[in-house]
Amino acid sequence: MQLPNDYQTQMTHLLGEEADSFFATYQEEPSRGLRVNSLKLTPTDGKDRLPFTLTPIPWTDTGFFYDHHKDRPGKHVFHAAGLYYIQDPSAMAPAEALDPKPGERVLDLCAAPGGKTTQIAAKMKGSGILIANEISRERRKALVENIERCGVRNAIVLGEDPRHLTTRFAGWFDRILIDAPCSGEGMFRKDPATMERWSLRSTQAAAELQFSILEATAPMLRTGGRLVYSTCTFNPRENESVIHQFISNHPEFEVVRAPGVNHFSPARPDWANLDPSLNHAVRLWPHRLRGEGHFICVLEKRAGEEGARQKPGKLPPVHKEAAHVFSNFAKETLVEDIFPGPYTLFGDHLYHIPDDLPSLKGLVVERPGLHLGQAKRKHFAPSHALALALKSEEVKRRINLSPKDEQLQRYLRGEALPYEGEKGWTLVTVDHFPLGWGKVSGGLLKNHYPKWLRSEVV
Ligand SMILES: C[S@@+](CC[C@H](N)C(=O)[O-])C[C@H]1O[C@@H](n2cnc3c(N)ncnc32)[C@H](O)[C@@H]1O
Repeated sequence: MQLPNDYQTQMTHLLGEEADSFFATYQEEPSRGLRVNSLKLTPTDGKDRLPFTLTPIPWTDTGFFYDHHKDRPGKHVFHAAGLYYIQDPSAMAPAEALDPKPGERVLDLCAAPGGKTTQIAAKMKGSGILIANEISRERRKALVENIERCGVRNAIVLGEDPRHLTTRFAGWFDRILIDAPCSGEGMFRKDPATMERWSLRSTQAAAELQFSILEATAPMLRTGGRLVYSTCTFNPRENESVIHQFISNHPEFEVVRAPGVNHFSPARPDWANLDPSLNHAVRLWPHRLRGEGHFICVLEKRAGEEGARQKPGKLPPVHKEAAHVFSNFAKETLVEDIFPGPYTLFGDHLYHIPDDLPSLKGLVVERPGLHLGQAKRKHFAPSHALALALKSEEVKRRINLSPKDEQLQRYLRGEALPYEGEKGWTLVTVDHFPLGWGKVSGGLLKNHYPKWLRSEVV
């Protein structure tokens, strides 16, 4: 791997005696990780059921190393069922530091493709409000797909520049994650394309952007709330220096000790002659642990200006007919009334939304809540997102297949299956984990597995 010359000089200068062992990691393969989705199964269940060789990742309860020479978890049907998320082991650390709880209001500001969003959602256990924001329209698609695949019920996906959110959500969030856009030095080994975009100037530009994102975000945190700033770069300009500049402007913010310190290395304020409290932030080094490069800083807001709390906002009213067709579908298909509303309609698409959400008017809204499906005149077509957000026992009709069943392969290819069951919408599950919808009539299960996902799985 040919590293940029300026980068080699920078790291040699910063690391001194340690530089050789650091550079040696570029001759090694990156470790691979997957995180069991605890919205669907416990990590212990995951270790027992997933047909891969898994070794626990020490800094998270749900993460495991896997052997990519032996196992291809991205291709397995359990991936399509959202049982896990493939994620760099180090990238699992920021959401651990954020430590979100059920019932809280959480913002994941730079969210795509959703590794940390789905990890935060699992920790929130479906309770509270998770706002996942991603400025790039292209990247939002993957974010939505991952949120849906993982069965997240309480996420709203926005597509805003952070500056447009500041006053709307003033003082509103209990926790905020800024997994900032960065020069990506920590990812050169895993994603060499990052190197092509790197230059000393790009690190300076990244630092300026990161500072402006922090400034726009700070007012959205309530007093007593927690903000985690993370990057996947080694550059002190984008890490310690940005935080130093930020806390100099905002004395109400304090750097607190990041959890998992024993596994990680302290930050290096000495590299830029900065505030020693920055020592509480951590660095993840590829020559010191099995993962790529990361920086994590936990900030708490002690006092200061409390933004005006926003009143719940009004979303467009839901046409009675749409609520009615969904209610009929729910009565016919679900065991209990688990989605009692409120709802909102985008076109003819119905969403289940949290009831105390501030107004989203004027913002780029990709998903206002859980996509329930499409209300077409007298009929309701349930969404794939709904299938994946359900538990097998929450539906009246289901067909369970095993991963090796030939019928399952046919279902995943989009074929109809012969089936003499009760008529109506039927959840297709693999080992009792929802995979998608089918509709039974006349001795056939008509296939409603999404076209864009067909034949991805082996
Ligand atoms: C490190 S990535 C996020 C990875 C994500 N948190 C995950 O775990 O999957 C940083 C994200 O910031 C977004 N971004 C780029 N410019 C931005 C800006 N000006 N404001 C906010 N986000 C930005 C990028 O599109 C990118 O998706």
